[in-house]
Amino acid sequence: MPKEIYDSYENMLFNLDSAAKKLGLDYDDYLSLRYPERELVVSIPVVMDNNHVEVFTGYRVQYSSSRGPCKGGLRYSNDVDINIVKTLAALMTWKSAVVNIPFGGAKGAIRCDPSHLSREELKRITRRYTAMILPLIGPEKDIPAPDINTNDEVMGWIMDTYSMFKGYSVPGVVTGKPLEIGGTLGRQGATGRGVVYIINDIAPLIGFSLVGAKVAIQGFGKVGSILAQLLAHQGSKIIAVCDISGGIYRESGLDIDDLIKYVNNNPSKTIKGYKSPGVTEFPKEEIFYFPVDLFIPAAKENQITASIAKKLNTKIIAEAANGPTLVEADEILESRKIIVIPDILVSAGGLVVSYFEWVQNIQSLMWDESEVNELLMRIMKRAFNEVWAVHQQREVNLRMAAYMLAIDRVVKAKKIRGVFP
Ligand SMILES: NC(=O)c1ccc[n+]([C@@H]2O[C@H](COP(=O)([O-])OP(=O)(O)OC[C@H]3O[C@@H](n4cnc5c(N)ncnc54)[C@H](O)[C@@H]3O)[C@@H](O)[C@H]2O)c1
Repeated sequence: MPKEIYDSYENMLFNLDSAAKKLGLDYDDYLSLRYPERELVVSIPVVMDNNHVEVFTGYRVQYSSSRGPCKGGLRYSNDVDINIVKTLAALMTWKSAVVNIPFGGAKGAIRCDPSHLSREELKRITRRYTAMILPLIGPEKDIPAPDINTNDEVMGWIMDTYSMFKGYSVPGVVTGKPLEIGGTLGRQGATGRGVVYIINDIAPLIGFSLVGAKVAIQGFGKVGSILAQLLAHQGSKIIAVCDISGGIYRESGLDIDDLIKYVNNNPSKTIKGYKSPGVTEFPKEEIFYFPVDLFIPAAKENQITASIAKKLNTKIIAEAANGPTLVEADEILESRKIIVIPDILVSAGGLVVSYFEWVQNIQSLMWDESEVNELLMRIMKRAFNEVWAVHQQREVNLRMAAYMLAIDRVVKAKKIRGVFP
């Protein structure tokens, strides 16, 4: 029984070490995977709208480039530090390896609360941050993408800032950009779509059907809202959702299309104030306790603790968020026979379509949306089948199977390249 681990990096290391042990790896072969390759902390002075200067802290961590350029999102939140950025960068490394695309892993963040910043302030923060991490990023080095509280517009500012320094347009420096400047069709919603593809893959193997399934979702942002919509369109009943502002419930299932329209028009971009017949409100912390068939964390890391794992009333958890489940919770969920589809597999859709965007950028090509979606489905299915095979052959849970697949691939790449010098 592992000790209670609340440190997200320790949590990730526990999974890494366990997978390495199961794979029978030599410590020398995987030791360097316990450390990020590079960590940068920057101070970002910005002239605010009131003409005073404020200084924000930014991070960029490149965890591994063994399998290709580093790749990972950029997050704006007051709730970040170097530790969480390191963890998320490691998870990106494993995620790229699980879906077997030629990227390493990275993550970035700026400690700020975007809900208290004007658009112009956000733009200045983004541009200065980009300038400060400029030596580290680029299409061959490290390619940021949207994450919590960042979007295509922010990616556009990064692309422009980088391009101004270079003196020519470099669309491949970021993914998740607006279409007009080299974004790809199908990127928005790709993570949610990938989650639904994987649930459809696993369903027949575990005797589960999405039609009529009761679902609760934590987080109603870029990922949570789209997957809610796709699941509802497939016949699931989304009975409860919550975001930072609170939760809403309807026994017969929420009208997700209507809710998305409401959130998009709500200045706070939250579900706060949503009214519809039969809909009741609840405190967001209660999202875990509804009796459902499928629970989807789609908000942030470290949400499913041991005490929550004891009370969760679901058959399946699909981890759309990165790192939502703590190690000690994993053990409890396993003993309760709750199936956990791990983040590094199920939430890889955005990463895969980011890869397509990068490929289109460096080849100056533009793919159809159907091409993007078909190839996404194929890559997600391949990854699912590979994880499922390890799960069956090695008799390990799906998280361990995904980690084993990923670590094996990264270690092989490292061994082929050797330790420099
Ligand atoms: N954007 C992507 O392509 C992508 C890809 C893979 C994984 N992820 C992960 O998915 C998660 C969500 O990312 P996103 O891009 O949708 O971000 P987002 O900023 O668009 O949405 C985040 C949502 O979570 C809600 N939230 C935040 N704190 C909460 C709390 N304490 N309780 C309940 N709800 C809370 C917010 O209100 C919002 O609805 C993150 O863990 C992110 O790392 C995102």
